[in-house]
Amino acid sequence: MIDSGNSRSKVALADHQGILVSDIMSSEQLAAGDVLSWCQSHDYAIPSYVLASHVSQPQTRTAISRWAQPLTIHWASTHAQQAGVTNAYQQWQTLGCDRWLTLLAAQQRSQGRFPSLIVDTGTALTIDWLDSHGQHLGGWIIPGFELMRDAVLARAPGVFIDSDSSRGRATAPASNTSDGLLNGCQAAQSGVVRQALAVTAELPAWQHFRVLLCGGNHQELLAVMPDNTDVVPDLVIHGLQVYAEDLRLR
Ligand SMILES: Nc1ncnc2c1ncn2[C@@H]1O[C@H](COP(=O)(O)OP(=O)(O)O)[C@@H](O)[C@H]1O
Ligand SMILES: CC(C)(COP(=O)(O)O)[C@@H](O)C(=O)NCCC(=O)O
Repeated sequence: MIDSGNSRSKVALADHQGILVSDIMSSEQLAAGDVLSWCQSHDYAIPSYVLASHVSQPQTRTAISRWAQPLTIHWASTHAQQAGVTNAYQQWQTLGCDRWLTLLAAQQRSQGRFPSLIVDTGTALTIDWLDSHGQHLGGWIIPGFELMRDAVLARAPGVFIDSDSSRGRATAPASNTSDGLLNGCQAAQSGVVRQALAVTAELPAWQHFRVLLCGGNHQELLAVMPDNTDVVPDLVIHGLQVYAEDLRLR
């Protein structure tokens, strides 16, 4: 299984019982076909099929198709309805495939017992609401921490980073430019989560929801997360497993 995101790729080998081994690769490694040698380095046979979620540059998809040619490759795609989940988008195809997969994984975890708020902290930070009936209510997209920081650095010549810290502190006012940018971007990431929690508190029948936190920046957000949070960094890969079961891929 491959989760090809906009910053990096997550790969996992799975059989019908679950994930055997997983890893993180750069998009370059993924494009070069390092997955096959990675399988062999773990003493696993070459898989019978590849199931991939892809939201990044088209050339990465072309490169994966090239090295995966001898295998059967399935590209996961967003559906209007699948595995008990109904997409909120009118143009359902335009919801990111990785977001769709997190919804499938959330529904499988809840089994209709509670609503889920999904916070995915990748290149972009996305938030999605899924009610206990599997109805997606929609979501938000904002720049992730690095993207937000880099956007200001790229457009404002007076803003720079000269501190050793690469991460900000959402709780502290800053008295220099570097920390002002880093702390501010971190506060914005935390702030959107707080706002999502405030919106959730107003939703009828959402008294007993759970939060699912995933993605590469999840640790930075732990401090703002409520007690009812489950941290599942590779939720997209879990969604790929649900997708494979739903399509009965063998
Ligand atoms: N070792 C790491 N390498 C790259 N990015 C990392 C690492 N650890 C944390 N990150 C953060 O994780 C983000 C990528 O998260 P990820 O969920 O993989 O995103 P995507 O699915 O968009 O590729 C990066 O923007 C970066 O801020
Ligand atoms: C929002 C995203 C860029 C997130 O990608 P990621 O940060 O996980 O790499 C991706 O899900 C995407 O391209 N979505 C399409 C637009 C949408 O979901 O509405």
